[in-house]
Amino acid sequence: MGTVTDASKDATGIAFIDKKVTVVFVLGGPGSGKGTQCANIVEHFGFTHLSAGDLLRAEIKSGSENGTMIQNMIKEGKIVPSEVTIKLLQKAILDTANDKFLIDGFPRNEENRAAFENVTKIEPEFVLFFECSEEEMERRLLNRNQGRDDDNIETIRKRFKVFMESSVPVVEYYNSKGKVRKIDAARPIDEVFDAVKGIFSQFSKKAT
Ligand SMILES: Nc1ncnc2c1ncn2[C@@H]1O[C@H](COP(=O)(O)OP(=O)(O)OP(=O)(O)O)[C@@H](O)[C@H]1O
Ligand SMILES: Nc1ccn([C@@H]2O[C@H](COP(=O)(O)O)[C@@H](O)[C@H]2O)c(=O)n1
Repeated sequence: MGTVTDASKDATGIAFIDKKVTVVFVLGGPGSGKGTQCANIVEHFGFTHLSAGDLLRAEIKSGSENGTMIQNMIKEGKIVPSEVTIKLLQKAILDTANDKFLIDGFPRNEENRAAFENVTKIEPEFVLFFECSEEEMERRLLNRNQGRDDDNIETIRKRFKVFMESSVPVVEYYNSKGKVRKIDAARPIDEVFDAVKGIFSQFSKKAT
């Protein structure tokens, strides 16, 4: 891991990422199966999974001063200001002794994308994009049963709208750079992972 000194900290007190890292962004609609497949990739290819949503939910639980704002944004399916999310991602990358990261559910909009690039100077290796119909995603989210505040039909519809309006343009941006690896995520979990494995074959398998 790179050395972090006071001189390398930015105005918010978070250190710059001065270690060489490989980053794959994992995008797709709510309930398309990003988290499920990230767990498989971690197990088989030794990546560290950073879910932006999980980091934000942990921030609420930690009693942070931003907790109430984050909670309200998540309940409304809105996107939390980039500076908050990027700070959490930067910290997680620096605190982890791995150099391969799956960043799940980020960047969610153009602001997320541009700010991450400006602050971290990290370019993703590629973007793994899970494609799935809203009908199937809605069915999965309503059956998820993890007690999430945003897995109710009213918030789910808002999340779909934000995904179409704000996140799809980010996927299109990376597609124009030839960086998107699209997966048909409507198939059963094992079949989706077979397709994912093909894309990750460039990375060495984790020793078992
Ligand atoms: N291919 C699949 N077929 C059927 N069910 C699936 C599939 N992949 C995931 N699921 C189930 O759908 C639900 C949502 O999956 P998951 O949490 O991985 O989605 P996600 O894209 O990470 O969602 P979010 O963006 O809301 O966090 C979970 O209950 C999971 O077990
Ligand atoms: N870059 C992000 C990612 C997530 N959020 C907020 O968290 C909610 C849940 O995200 P999941 O990826 O776990 O589904 C999401 O609806 C947003 O409210 C965010 O603001 N920015």
